[in-house]
Amino acid sequence: MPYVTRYLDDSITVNAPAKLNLFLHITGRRPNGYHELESLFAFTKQGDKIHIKQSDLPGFRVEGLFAKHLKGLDPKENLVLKAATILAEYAARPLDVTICLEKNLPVASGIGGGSADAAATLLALDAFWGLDCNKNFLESLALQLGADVPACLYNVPLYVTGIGECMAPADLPKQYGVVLINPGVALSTPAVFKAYRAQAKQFDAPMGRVLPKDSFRFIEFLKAKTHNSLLAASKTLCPEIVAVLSLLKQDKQALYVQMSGSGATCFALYNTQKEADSAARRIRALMPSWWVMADTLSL
Ligand SMILES: C[C@@](CO)(OP(=O)(O)O)[C@H](O)COP(=O)(O)OP(=O)(O)OC[C@H]1O[C@@H](n2ccc(N)nc2=O)[C@H](O)[C@@H]1O
Ligand SMILES: Nc1ncnc2c1ncn2[C@@H]1O[C@H](COP(=O)(O)OP(=O)(O)O)[C@@H](O)[C@H]1O
Repeated sequence: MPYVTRYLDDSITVNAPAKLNLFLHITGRRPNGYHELESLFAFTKQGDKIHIKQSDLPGFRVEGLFAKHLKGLDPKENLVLKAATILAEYAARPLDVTICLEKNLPVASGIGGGSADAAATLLALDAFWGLDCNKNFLESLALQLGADVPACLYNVPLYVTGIGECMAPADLPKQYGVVLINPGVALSTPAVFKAYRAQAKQFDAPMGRVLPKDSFRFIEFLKAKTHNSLLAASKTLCPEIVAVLSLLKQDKQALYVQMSGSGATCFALYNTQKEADSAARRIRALMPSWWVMADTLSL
């Protein structure tokens, strides 16, 4: 579970890191329209943050680099308030808190920022109100908020199937450094799935949870046996992805390059965070308008 920090004044902060799909295969479609996935989820250490404190007047505030990208969204539609409302209803208590979302991750970018915010809000309020909800119950609330939200309750590598609700632990061979790039184009997940349906000829065959334990073999496995089935659809909606992937692939130290989720964020894995930091500095110098983040994947 993500780290919950409780301060002396009883306020609470929970991290809401970025989710990466190291691979994303689409294995079918349910009658309700949702797609069945097979994916390896991994999480960065940094990302958004949720701060909660007691207040007689309930409030919600958004700060941070990407706060302005949520300005047009009715606060009631924000996944943070949706998560808070759903848990308050269950606990039959008023929403007697002020919530601040520190929005550091780009919006609609394939790295599940909104999902991470929703999961972090559930965990923060569960701790703040001392509810001690069991994990299956929190997962069921999370799934009502979005397919990616249950996994974001854990923030450790997970082998994910179903529409996102079936999760099994997945060991990464080591603590990889990672560079994330978003070219500044928001991509709507439903629009990408729609474009995928127009283009895709057949679903992927399920592979099963077969992850090499040794780093060299793991990277070879990712390169040779996996892909992101939404990539072609995302590229048609956001051609900038081609340039992002090409720049990431030019770096000889990059071990593995892929797009996350429905895009447009792409990432490269590195042996160390130091290598990722250097790559991020080079890319920022070349493409100052792109969002570039270097970090380490959680184990
Ligand atoms: C594609 C993925 C891969 O991890 O990530 P993102 O690109 O959003 O980060 C996720 O499955 C996204 O999960 P999430 O963003 O929570 O999806 P939801 O809000 O539940 O659904 C948004 C829309 O995406 C489509 N959708 C989502 C998940 C899924 N398994 N099948 C789908 O078809 C549906 O059209 C749905 O209406
Ligand atoms: N806290 C939030 N952060 C980001 N997006 C949010 C949030 N709450 C609601 N949304 C809505 O959810 C949509 C998907 O957001 P996001 O989770 O960032 O996408 P993705 O999973 O593709 O990275 C946004 O377009 C926005 O309208």
